[in-house]
Amino acid sequence: MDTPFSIAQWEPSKPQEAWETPPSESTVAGWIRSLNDQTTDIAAHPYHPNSWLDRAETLVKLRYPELAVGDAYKAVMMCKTLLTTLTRRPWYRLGYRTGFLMTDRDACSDSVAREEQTVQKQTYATLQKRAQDLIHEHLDYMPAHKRGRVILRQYPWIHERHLMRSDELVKSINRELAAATRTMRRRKCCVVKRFAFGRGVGARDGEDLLGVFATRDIAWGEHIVYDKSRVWGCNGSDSNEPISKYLPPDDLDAKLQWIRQKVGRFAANTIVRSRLLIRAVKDGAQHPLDHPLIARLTPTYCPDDYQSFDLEKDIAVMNQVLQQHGIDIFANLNWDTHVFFTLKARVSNNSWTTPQSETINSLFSLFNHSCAPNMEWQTQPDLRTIVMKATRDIERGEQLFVCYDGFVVDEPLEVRRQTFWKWINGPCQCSRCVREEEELSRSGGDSSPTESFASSNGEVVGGWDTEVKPVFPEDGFVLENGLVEPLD
Ligand SMILES: C[S@@+](CC[C@H](N)C(=O)[O-])C[C@H]1O[C@@H](n2cnc3c(N)ncnc32)[C@H](O)[C@@H]1O
Repeated sequence: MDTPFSIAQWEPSKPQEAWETPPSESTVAGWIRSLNDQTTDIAAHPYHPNSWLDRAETLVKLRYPELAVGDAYKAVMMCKTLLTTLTRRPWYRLGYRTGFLMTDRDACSDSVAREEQTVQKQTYATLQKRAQDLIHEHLDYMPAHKRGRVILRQYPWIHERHLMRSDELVKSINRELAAATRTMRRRKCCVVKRFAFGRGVGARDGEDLLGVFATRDIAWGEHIVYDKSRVWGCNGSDSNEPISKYLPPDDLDAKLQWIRQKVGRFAANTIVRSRLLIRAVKDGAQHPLDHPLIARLTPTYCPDDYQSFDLEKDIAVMNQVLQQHGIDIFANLNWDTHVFFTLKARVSNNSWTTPQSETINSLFSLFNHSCAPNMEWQTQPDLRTIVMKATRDIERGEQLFVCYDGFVVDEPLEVRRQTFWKWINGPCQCSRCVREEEELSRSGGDSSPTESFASSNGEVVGGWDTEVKPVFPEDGFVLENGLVEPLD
């Protein structure tokens, strides 16, 4: 857990059921203190299975079953290793709470030490059983799946720097956008800016709601961005075939084949998340959430939406990928289980899928949605590249919008709203929805525009792809040299 947190910030992944008696504040405060102490203990003694199991039990009390399972899984891994090494010569024993295994040469000849080995074996076998029971208790076992259910939320201990995109990151995204336009031999035509839907709408009072804006007039039909993904996954047709017959093999391709074999036919999402973690390791990120490809992705947490978590896909594979790439998953807490689930929430809000594949295009993922978009996105046969093109003449200063799901664009407001809720977690703020909502409320429908579109200061906002565009003082275009060019 990255930083200490207060009871007010506590929002469990497994909410309290109506029939359960809520714990008292002092009880929760005690659990939070235990969590912090046990995390400190793990950092000091990362190879002691008991430390992980203790924390798993606290995480159960704090109602984070996915993280409890993650910690118990590590305890099981460690017990298995210890039990194997204990029965082999030369014998090993765990330096008492020192966090390393030592060869116990004396023990080979000493019958007292042999006895000690037996006691240790029993201890680890009991620990392993307790950890396995905890895992079983929080998963619904089916023949082929080991899954539980949670409502994913932002964990309260996440570092402040991982909750907001830095200015440095926004600048580097703008350099990438410029390069992606140059690839098409075009003049740079758009930048990413903050306050995409105005002040008060979105994260951090709007400051962390990014959107892409035209920096010059763009003609109807003009191709503006060529976005080739670095992170993609493919289901393929058979787990023994290469990850995809559609894609040229790259250095990771063959090496990730095992994920398909391990998790089965629908492996694309697991492969995408694995690739993101591998990119972060290979690029030398200290913490995966610092890596620019991950740091830029926003999650959407829907408070009423239960989703399943899977022992193999969400925990075991991620740990194995990290171990293969040299991360000590016990000692380096930057790569802890909660980071896997944070990544999962970010990927699900930003990827696009086909029956065969799942892809994150790191520029495309910065475009906001409109039910009356001015851009079209075309996927290419490699299932990795997106080309974006204007669907009408666009003026300098307009926000560039895509439609997240073209299949529902002709549906009525309510259907569109339900469809887009999973990405937006609120009503769509596009001009078409604003207009239709106003029409509905005028004709006596039950929609209430003030409720849906009120900003934090109570002002009604929305409809930023309308003809009249408000201009804020900070509304300037960030140039490649980092300077800001104000709007006319
Ligand atoms: C794929 S991201 C788009 C880029 C995002 N605005 C950002 O700051 O990184 C999707 C998120 O953008 C916001 N968003 C996109 N379209 C929106 C819309 N029409 N109305 C309200 N929020 C929108 C929602 O927060 C959504 O979860």
